[in-house]
Amino acid sequence: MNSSVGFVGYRGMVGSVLMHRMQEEGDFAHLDPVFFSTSNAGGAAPAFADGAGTLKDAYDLDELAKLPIIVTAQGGDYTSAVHSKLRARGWDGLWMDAASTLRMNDNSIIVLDPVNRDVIDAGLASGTRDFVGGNCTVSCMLMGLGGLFSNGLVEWGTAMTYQAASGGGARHMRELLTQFGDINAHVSAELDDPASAILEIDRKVLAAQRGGLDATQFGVPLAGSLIPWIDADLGNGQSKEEWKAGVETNKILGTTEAGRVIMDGLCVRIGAMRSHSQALTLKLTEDIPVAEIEKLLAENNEWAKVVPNTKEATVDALTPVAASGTLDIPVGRIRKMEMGPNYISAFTVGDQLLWGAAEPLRRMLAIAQGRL
Ligand SMILES: NC(=O)C1=CN([C@@H]2O[C@H](COP(=O)(O)OP(=O)(O)OC[C@H]3O[C@@H](n4cnc5c(N)ncnc54)[C@H](OP(=O)(O)O)[C@@H]3O)[C@@H](O)[C@H]2O)C=CC1
Ligand SMILES: N[C@@H](CC(=O)OP(=O)(O)O)C(=O)O
Repeated sequence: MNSSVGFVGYRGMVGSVLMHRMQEEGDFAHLDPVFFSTSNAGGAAPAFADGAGTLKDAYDLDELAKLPIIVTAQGGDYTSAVHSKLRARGWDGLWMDAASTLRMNDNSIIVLDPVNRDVIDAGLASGTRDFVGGNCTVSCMLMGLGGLFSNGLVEWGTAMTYQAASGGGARHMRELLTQFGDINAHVSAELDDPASAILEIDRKVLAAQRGGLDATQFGVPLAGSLIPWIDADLGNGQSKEEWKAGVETNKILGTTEAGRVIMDGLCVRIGAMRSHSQALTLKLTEDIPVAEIEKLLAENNEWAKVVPNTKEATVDALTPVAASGTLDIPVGRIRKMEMGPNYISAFTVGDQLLWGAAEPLRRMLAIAQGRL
């Protein structure tokens, strides 16, 4: 018999990608979905889920508590409002969540099964009930470079990120595009005239960026610029997004205190749409030839795609445009650095709505149901 699964946040950006992937993979044939809404209880459930009936109230604890599994991409505020109340009344079902709220709790597991299936299986066997998707940047990095991290070959690393607008949410993506359009509109007459002076165009663009663009979501213009700070200020010079790189990497890998991998870096928002990129410097625990490193990465999981370190291959395959909308995680620019034979560079790109958010949750649901 199929198990019932509750879905909260199914129509948001992450939820929509999750629903799309579940339809693509035929997952709905293996479960009876119950859809919840925070805004439209009693409305029609989505058309793709035949016979799902009407939307239930996402704050109705009685309805939620009937379900053995709840999957939420509704957001951290929802998790904070509901999860502890459900647990407090004795609900011991499986909670799968895209939000960061529960990630670092001792009794939760961060799910990224191609990298930490052993941690997930051990958690299920020992009664863990909360399974949370990782930070998008961390998940995409570990998918690309899992061959080094999983084999204990990384002593420390820095990740300098180039994160897409989608990380902020749907409205941020729209704002970026509106800004690009407004900038273009400011100089379209000059662009149409091949004889116009580029420095005059540049002056007008800057004037628009400094005064004429709607930056309600990001706070400052992103189009034609960048923002070298993502998420909260921890007060010690580090952003919360940068802090996640270290703590989440180690939690996903299940490292011991002695085996901790030191990870840090700078997180930067750029004007890409939905793929996060990152440039890494890794200090390896041993001097491994580049060809062997590439082999380890390619063999680690079926989605890591090693891109040869040539200009042609890199500009063709190692970009947000190449990676977006696919499950592939291209990883390239792998070479020994001047610092010494144990130091390598790498660059990786991943769709932050797929491996960065929806796909680990979709797979966790399949694992919990014994289908993967
Ligand atoms: N954005 C990202 O890149 C990532 C996000 N996450 C996490 O996932 C969670 C959800 O993020 P995200 O999907 O971006 O959030 P969205 O803002 O896209 O969706 C969240 C909820 O907003 C409500 N909503 C209100 N208006 C609309 C509308 N016009 N269209 C769709 N939904 C609407 C829906 O709830 P209802 O149906 O109840 O009204 C929906 O479930 C967050 O906790 C975030 O931290 C995790 C990884 C990456
Ligand atoms: N902070 C990420 C997106 C995100 O939702 O991350 P997290 O799931 O760790 O809160 C970004 O802005 O790109």
